[in-house]
Amino acid sequence: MNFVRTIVRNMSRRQWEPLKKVGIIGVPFEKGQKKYGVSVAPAAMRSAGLIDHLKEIYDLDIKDYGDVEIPSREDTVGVDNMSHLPLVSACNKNLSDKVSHVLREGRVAVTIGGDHSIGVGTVDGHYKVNENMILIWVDAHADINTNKTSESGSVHGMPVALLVKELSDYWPYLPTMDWQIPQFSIKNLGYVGLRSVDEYERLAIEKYNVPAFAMEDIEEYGIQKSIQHILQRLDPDGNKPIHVSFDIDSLDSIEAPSTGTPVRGGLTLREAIKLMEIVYATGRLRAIDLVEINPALGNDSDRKRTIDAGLCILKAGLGFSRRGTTPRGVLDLPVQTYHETKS
Ligand SMILES: NC(=[NH2+])NCCC[C@H](N)C(=O)O
Repeated sequence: MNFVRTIVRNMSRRQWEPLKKVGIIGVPFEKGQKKYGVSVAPAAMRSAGLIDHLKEIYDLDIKDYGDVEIPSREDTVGVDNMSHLPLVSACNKNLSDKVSHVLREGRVAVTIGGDHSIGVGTVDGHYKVNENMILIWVDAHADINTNKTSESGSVHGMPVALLVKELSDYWPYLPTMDWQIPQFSIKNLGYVGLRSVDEYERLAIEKYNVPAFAMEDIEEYGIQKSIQHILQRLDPDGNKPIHVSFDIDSLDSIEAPSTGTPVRGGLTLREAIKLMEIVYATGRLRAIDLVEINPALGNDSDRKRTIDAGLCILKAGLGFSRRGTTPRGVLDLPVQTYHETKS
């Protein structure tokens, strides 16, 4: 019986190939948090040679869609403990349409934020095109607060809670957000890199049994097994489009100091690159967000290191590889694993 099922499954399985076309969207938006500067990131990434860097990837067709229109003033009333909701909402509405458009043109949607509140627009826009998408949230933080649980009132700590249908009852009515209906299921979400999770956020993650690979887990299992486990959990048949929402603060703050809410003890750049390479290799990566780079924070060297890290991550997710250019080691002796040494 199992044999028959495997054959049927293989027959219905679509063959996935990495898309060789990409669309860049800039989102110069920073009202989802309180520090000045994260809105400058799209311009800073472009002037650091974003497009030229991506051109290093063999056969990649790149189209820059420019920046999403950002409303300048708020003329509607907001919501308690949710700073600048009308602005966040208006920006995300435009962004959602843009992401859907880029995906419908057959391109990987690469969105450069902006703070992480823009994840509402990117995921909403992606979901409208691929209802079966899965979402990997790479971040030091879980960003799953509501306005009732948030200690900061900043919407960049709330996008996941806004997106998932399972939490929709925990929100009051949100004026200006009528365009966004939470339809994405929390069952299709996984986390990598967590190390600063608020009390209620942890409750939500545990209640819904979200696969969450915190830094301790990555330390224990390694980045490769961690991401493979999440992909396998969310999509055992390997048949669903993938969205990676990458917050630069998932990296250790030595690797990426220019960010608004840095936390030590994070991913190394090498681990982040490996993660992106693994997701790329599935052939199913359809959207990447790169958020929370704040070029106004730190000195020149901090700024440069953070932007460079962002470029490396995007390139890895879009197929850049030095494989074949460097001599590689070969394991020709048996290696004891960590678990073997423990017992
Ligand atoms: N995307 C981020 N950098 N989020 C930081 C969130 C920090 C904190 N948990 C909050 O809700 O305010």
